[in-house]
Amino acid sequence: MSVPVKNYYAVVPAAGVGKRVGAAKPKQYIEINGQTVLEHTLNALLKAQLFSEIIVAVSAADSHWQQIALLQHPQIRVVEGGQERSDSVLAALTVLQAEPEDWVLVHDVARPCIAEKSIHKLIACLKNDEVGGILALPISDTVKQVGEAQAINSTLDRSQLWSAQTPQMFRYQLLQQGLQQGLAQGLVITDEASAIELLGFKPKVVEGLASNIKITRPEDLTLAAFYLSQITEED
Ligand SMILES: Nc1ccn([C@@H]2O[C@H](COP(=O)(O)OP(=O)(O)OP(=O)(O)O)[C@@H](O)[C@H]2O)c(=O)n1
Ligand SMILES: C[C@](O)(CO)[C@H](O)COP(=O)(O)O
Repeated sequence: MSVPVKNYYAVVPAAGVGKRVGAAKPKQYIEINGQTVLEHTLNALLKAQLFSEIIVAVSAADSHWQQIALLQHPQIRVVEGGQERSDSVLAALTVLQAEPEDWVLVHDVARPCIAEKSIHKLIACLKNDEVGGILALPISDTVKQVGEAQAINSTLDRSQLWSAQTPQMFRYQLLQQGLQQGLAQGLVITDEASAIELLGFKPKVVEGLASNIKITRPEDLTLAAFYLSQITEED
């Protein structure tokens, strides 16, 4: 059964500190190829021309966001994020005046190389789904479970393992419910799909691109600069 859709919204958690990149400022405010990471990410979402509104969760602990003119864009609204990524996403959902079945696409600010065609692929694959799903990639490395003293305990069967990316696209009401439930149970929720799984659903995966990296460590900045330089109008 498919459920009618009225709107698509985007939520961009951008309230992290970027500890692992270790730069003087949070990674979303670092410039790559003439724009900040935040601007690259927002421009990619605006280019898709499908969101009624884009909610960006920023940290009140720093003022960098105040220098970003693009945040004044009429389609964009800024909210104060929270302690964890999931708190920031929840804060953004709280200000959204969406219908229960509307779609919300949550996209990390730290993934500026997202291709427009991947956003459209995710939507095309899932728009008739009742729950939603995520962009993801089948794991290509062999995965080890490591214990004390950095000793390998076991090698996992990677044939069923996928690496989760964003955007992650879910129905507004379910996503809010799942995140609230995770919070109430004191769980660490590192992506939206986990929140939906908590409710007993099985979100779908849609194969994304390896170029949709999450800037996590310093070397990812160089890689992101390369991928951003390769993106064309058709992407
Ligand atoms: N309290 C938080 C923590 C993270 N994020 C966002 O969640 C995304 C993924 O998090 P991550 O890559 O871990 O970013 P940071 O938390 O900034 O990085 P680190 O863990 O290295 O500090 C980023 O877009 C980040 O800005 C957020 O909105 N609110
Ligand atoms: C949402 C995510 O990007 C999916 O891979 C990831 O879980 C974010 O994790 P982080 O530790 O907040 O970077």
